[in-house]
Amino acid sequence: SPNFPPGPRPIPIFGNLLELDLENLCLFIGSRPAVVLHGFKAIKEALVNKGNDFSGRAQDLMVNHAIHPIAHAPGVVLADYSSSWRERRRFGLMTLRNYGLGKDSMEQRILGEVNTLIKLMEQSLGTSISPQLIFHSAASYIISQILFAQQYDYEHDFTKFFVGVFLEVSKIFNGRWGMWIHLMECVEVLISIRLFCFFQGAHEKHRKILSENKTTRVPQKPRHLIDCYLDELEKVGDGSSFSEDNLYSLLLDFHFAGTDTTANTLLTCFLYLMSYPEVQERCQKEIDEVLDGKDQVSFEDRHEMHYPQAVLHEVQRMADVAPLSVFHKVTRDTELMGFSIPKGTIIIPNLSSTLTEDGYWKDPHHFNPDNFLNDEGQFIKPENLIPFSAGPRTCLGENLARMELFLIAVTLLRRFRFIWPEDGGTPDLTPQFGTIQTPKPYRMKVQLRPTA
Ligand code: HEM
Repeated sequence: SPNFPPGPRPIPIFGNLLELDLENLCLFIGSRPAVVLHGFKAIKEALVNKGNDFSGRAQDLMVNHAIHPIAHAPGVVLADYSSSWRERRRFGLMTLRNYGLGKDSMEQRILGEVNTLIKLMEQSLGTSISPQLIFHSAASYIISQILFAQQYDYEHDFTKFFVGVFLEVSKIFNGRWGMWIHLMECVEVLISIRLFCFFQGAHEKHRKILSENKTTRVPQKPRHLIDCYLDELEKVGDGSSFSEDNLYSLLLDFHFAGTDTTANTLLTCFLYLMSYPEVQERCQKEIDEVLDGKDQVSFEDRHEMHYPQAVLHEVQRMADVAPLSVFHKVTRDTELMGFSIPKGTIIIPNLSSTLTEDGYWKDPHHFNPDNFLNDEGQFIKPENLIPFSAGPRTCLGENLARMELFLIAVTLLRRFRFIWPEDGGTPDLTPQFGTIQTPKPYRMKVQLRPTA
């Protein structure tokens, strides 16, 4: 297009990825044109103000071939912008929202799982532990509770299988090389086959769960997402995108999207809390005050916990878990900031670019919870913190993820002190670059707090 945004000259196969500098607006991924959205203004204009034009998903990237062995049932994350995607997305949001009050509520399920974490940490008091598997298992367990009320513990093959698959898949996509394989046609086939095998295994496990649940379910009395879906399947007529195959894709989407992201944010959280002990202590002081006399924290308590809330948001800014979001695609010929963007162009929202952008933050380049506090010490959330992206495709697990981060961090901080082990070297706070970023592996020492 004569008015396409500027960028380096593409070369065959690699496109211009070798010159990847994410400030450039235009890229070629192999032979496919792509545009990087840099900064909050560009991202908001595209994903929010022009949401209808910018909310597609490419259907021919490697990940499409690999992630859904059931190609005609694309789930939510990778489905193109269409009425059937909207139908499934709405179902997912409604189901998450309808987890009401009482012992089955989302909040109680999360708090139940924090007890498992507490027990594990109590068993390792005084020694140093690697938190990676623990947080991944906890996040996988919580989302599985919501999807199908999973009862297996962390040592069960089922939990180990999923956590193993998610960690393995993340490894494939991580590192600079990971970015490229995500995008280049030449190695796609090999990697696709490997991923395909992983996901085929995941579908099989979900299929087994579905058949077990079918026999125990009571229609109209849903216990979890699978039951809600089966109720819906009975109601909908022809032309609906609800099918058992689509259910497997949905389960995989939610299970995957809800595990690695949340676990890596928690890992970042505890890494920073150990590296900044004075921040940890100030959080604990405020948590003790607000929860004085209460058995357990509730999500509502966040409105009174200004400092811990500021810390958790600052952690999300530092974690930068999904630096390039999930790629979008332009659904029709359109314009952005005076440039023409042809239909089919891949859109890469550079969410990282908003995190240190000039003019938006008090202290953009350091870990500083003041970025989220006003002069009176009250929590404020600037509109340009968008770790969950924005617009019609914004993360549909945002509320669940926020609840998990808050309830888990506050409960653990109330009970334990987290200390960087003496033999742990100097903390390295730089995340490992990847589709989903993760902190470098580290160990932590856990002590009971005197007040616990
Ligand atoms: C800290 C945790 C999380 C972060 C940082 C995060 C971030 C994101 C981002 C950046 C996207 C892409 C949005 C876009 O395309 O513009 C996304 C999509 C999505 N996320 Fe999350 N996410 C988190 C947790 C979760 C959880 C717990 C769930 C579980 C339900 C979830 C489910 C989804 C789904 C289904 C989508 C696809 C939405 C669509 O394409 O319509 N996420 N998330």
